[in-house]
Amino acid sequence: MDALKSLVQPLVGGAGGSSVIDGMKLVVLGGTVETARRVSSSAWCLRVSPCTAFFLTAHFSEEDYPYDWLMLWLSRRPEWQRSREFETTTRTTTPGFSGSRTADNSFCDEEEEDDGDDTAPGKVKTRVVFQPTFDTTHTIYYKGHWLRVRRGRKSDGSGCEVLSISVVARNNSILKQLVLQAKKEYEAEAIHRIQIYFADSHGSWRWTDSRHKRPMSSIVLNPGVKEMLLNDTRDFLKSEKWYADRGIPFRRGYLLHGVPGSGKSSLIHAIAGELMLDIYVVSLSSSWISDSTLQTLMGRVPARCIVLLEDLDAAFTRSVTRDKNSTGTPDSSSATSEEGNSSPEPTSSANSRHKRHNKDHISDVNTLSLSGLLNALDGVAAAEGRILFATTNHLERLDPALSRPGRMDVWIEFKNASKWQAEALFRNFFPSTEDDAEVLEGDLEGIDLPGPQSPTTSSNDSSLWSMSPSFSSSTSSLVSRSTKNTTPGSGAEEFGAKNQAYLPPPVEEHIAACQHSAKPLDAAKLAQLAKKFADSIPEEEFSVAALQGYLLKNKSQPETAAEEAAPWVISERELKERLKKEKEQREIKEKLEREKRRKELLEKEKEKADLEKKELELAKLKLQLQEQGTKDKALAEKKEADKAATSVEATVIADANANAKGEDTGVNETKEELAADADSDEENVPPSSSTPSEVTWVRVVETSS
Ligand SMILES: Nc1ncnc2c1ncn2[C@@H]1O[C@H](COP(=O)(O)OP(=O)(O)OP(=O)(O)O)[C@@H](O)[C@H]1O
Repeated sequence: MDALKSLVQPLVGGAGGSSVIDGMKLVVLGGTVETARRVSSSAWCLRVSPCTAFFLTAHFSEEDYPYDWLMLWLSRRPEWQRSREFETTTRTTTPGFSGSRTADNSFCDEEEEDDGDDTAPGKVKTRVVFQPTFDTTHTIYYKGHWLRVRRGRKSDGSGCEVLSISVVARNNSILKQLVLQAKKEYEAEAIHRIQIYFADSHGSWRWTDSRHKRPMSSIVLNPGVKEMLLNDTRDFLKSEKWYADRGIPFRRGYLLHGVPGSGKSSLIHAIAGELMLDIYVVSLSSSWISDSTLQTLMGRVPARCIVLLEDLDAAFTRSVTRDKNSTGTPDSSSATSEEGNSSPEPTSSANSRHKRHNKDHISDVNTLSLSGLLNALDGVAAAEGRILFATTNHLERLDPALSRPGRMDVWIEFKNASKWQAEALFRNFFPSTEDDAEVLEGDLEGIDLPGPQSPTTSSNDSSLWSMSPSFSSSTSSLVSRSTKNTTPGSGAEEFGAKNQAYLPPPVEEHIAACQHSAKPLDAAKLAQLAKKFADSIPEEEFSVAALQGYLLKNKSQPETAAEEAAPWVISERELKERLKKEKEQREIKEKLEREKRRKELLEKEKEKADLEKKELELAKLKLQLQEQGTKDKALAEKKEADKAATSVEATVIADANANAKGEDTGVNETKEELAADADSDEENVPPSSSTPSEVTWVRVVETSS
């Protein structure tokens, strides 16, 4: 205690110190204490959350594009090789690049790598990539800064992934640089592909698919159509100022209408590839589509893109069928299935997100109105710079307001295949020796083969592009395989190569038909076969998709394809006829059944009505009887009462008369006695014997009762 006193004493001064010095000492003491408090509190803050004290932190939600850019960038960082904690994944961050992307730090089976045969059919190289683990902080060196990277989940219960990147810096320019670099790298990967986004029920765009660009040359349309459309769209994209100067909204719409399978969607994909634009698809027949959702979606499309409104005619019918007889009545079952089908099953990283977001929020509001659609297309909130494509199979069903210029500036009709198209399709399908050079230049690069995938399906044949994203082919492999496979029979040599004693039997015809590459034809032969094929195809009777289906069946046999086109047409017609008849019969049967059911229903209703009528009558009768009974009873009671009253009065009168005559009746006589007397009097005394005075009395009493 003495020690403490001696310590404080010099500070507060002795009893003899001046008051000014004392005050100064107190100020110094207070200041020291406060400084100590602040220093200790800062040190505590620093210890608890150093990030908030010195770091600049950016958060990237998986719902937004930068997340994907950064995940790709991160997966390529060599730091992950040295990291003591990382995640390995075969899932690609870049949409649609599964197996094809080689990140710096990715790896695969060495044997697989040495093999070097990228062309092996159905063989997918699985590369493993390092990625940041969840809830662990990683440090990466970037442009003179140490970045702290952390992957976590949002705390709002949505389960949404968030990537947080912190850096010690005075401003956020380093983070901006990082995002831009990640974007650039991402886009460099995406240059040969188009990204497809589908609208979801939250009013957001979800990345769904990535496809190889489809070459324009693979689209077979009447001369000039493709060129006109491509030039028009190119011209539009260059004319922003022109539109602005004239105060015209910078938007352009194209309406592609016509028969199914004629190339509407294919053309849009090819144009998107040419213009390097992504496609944003809304299916207007989706069950959850409403005015507000569509408005939100249209407000969220990027400045340069293609918006595709599929099945414009189905916008207000909600029917999933494209049947001409579609009534437009809301169909709950179709609505449910539509939910599942409205957007193709997404793959890769978007898959899990898509499912998670849809799982707990699937609305079935379906309240799209015409005015809502028009507003979304060209209302104030509608994005500028977008190219709108709308497709329909039933132009006649469209409201004129929808298809007026300004909304749909260019209309293109798609018909069934002409002879010209048939020939061009044939030429596209089968390789020619003269085309090889062109082919090598990459005209067919990235053409996807139509599904379904089978072990025997090669990804390298010359073929038209299809909707299946899982097949890809490269030009060089196409040519090399074409030359490798000579005749159908040559395959047999491979299979029986080790046999010494017996030669292999000839390859059966149907097996040969399954070969997947045709021998390149010389130009003259190709021209002759293509003509033969086109001659057999009737003008505008079959869709291009149908012809493509036929050619696919004979894709290794151009001769057969040309020879058998005429019988195929006949068999197709027969098939169509048969299907038509079956449909008619089915319709007649259904109509008869409907009629029968209607009659039965009418009969039942009639019986029911008769029964009800009878019951009603019965009830009425009962009521009448009841009323009658009540009346009778009341009447009887009344009669009884009247009778009693009359007899009492009569007795009284008789008594009065008797009194008047001087007779003594006695005061204690009972009512019964009086009544009995009255009765007997009534019976015994004839009315004629009544005196005039008695009659007068009775009448007076009756009137009053
Ligand atoms: N004109 C065409 N040129 C090349 N291929 C075509 C053409 N028309 C159709 N096809 C082929 O037929 C298939 C279906 O074509 P697509 O989906 O583009 O037709 P669509 O008119 O959009 O049909 P729908 O109206 O039913 O959506 C595709 O595999 C495509 O390659």
